Amino acid sequence: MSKDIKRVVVKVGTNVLTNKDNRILGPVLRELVRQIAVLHEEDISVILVSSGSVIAGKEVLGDIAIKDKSIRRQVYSSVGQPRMMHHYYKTVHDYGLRCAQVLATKRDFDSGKHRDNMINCYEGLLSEGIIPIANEDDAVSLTMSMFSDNDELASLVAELLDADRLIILSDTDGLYTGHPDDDDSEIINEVKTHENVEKYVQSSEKVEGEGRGGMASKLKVAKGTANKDITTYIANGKRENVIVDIVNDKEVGTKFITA
Ligand SMILES: Nc1ncnc2c1ncn2[C@@H]1O[C@H](COP(=O)(O)OP(=O)(O)O)[C@@H](O)[C@H]1O
Ligand SMILES: N[C@@H](CCC(=O)OP(=O)(O)O)C(=O)O
Repeated sequence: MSKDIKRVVVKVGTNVLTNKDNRILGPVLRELVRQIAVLHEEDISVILVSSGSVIAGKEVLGDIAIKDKSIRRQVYSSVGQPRMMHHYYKTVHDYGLRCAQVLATKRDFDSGKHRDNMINCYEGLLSEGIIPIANEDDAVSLTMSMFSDNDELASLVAELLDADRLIILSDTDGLYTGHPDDDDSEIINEVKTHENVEKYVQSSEKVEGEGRGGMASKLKVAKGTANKDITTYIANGKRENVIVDIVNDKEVGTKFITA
């Protein structure tokens, strides 16, 4: 393992944690936790930013009568978040580790007291060897206090904690020169932050709960974080050993570095 890596923020998107029928995938979650345990043994702390609460709520509640989009998100996430944590808590415990839930809204990153509180909470958990599992507090974050998506939350956490790497795990192997399913598209291994790669972004047809981000927002976040000297990756969360391989500097996914 690279000796200069001590802290890694890993963000895992809804699409990684679910199958095409929007059901939570236990084996994927387990493989993520296994890798966190491998890094833990090497004294590398992982802060996990996990999406999935809305889809986990939908899996339980199915269709609901509420029409208002914001209230639907509040209801689904409130039911789904403890469900996600139940999965994580059990799996992390199976690996002999401990985890904690840290929910936040954008206001918690405002400079001053809010930000200091956030730092104290994360640093406290990390100092006890506890794995923080973060998500947006979707039950209370509305309009002004909302993150654009969890990619933004992950980036803010990486900056807050002075992380050595940010790894954004999605359902694609990285950034492609076109649609990932097109035969002509090629993966881009490395992006320098001044390069115009936004032209490669394809439109998406996601429905409610299947994540908020999209590739455009991922690129913005990846470039912004890399510009703060935190090397950032977009990689496939369903690929075995992906986090450990990235920490070992293997050529995996798309790496974003400052020019
Ligand atoms: N040029 C591109 N290269 C790779 N993926 C792309 C590209 N353009 C659009 N995408 C889409 O971006 C999606 C990943 O972003 P997103 O849906 O936000 O994932 P997540 O739920 O993991 O946050 C992929 O499923 C892929 O179809
Ligand atoms: N906070 C929401 C996810 C929002 C989000 O950014 O989703 P994604 O684009 O899949 O990372 C949830 O837990 O369902």
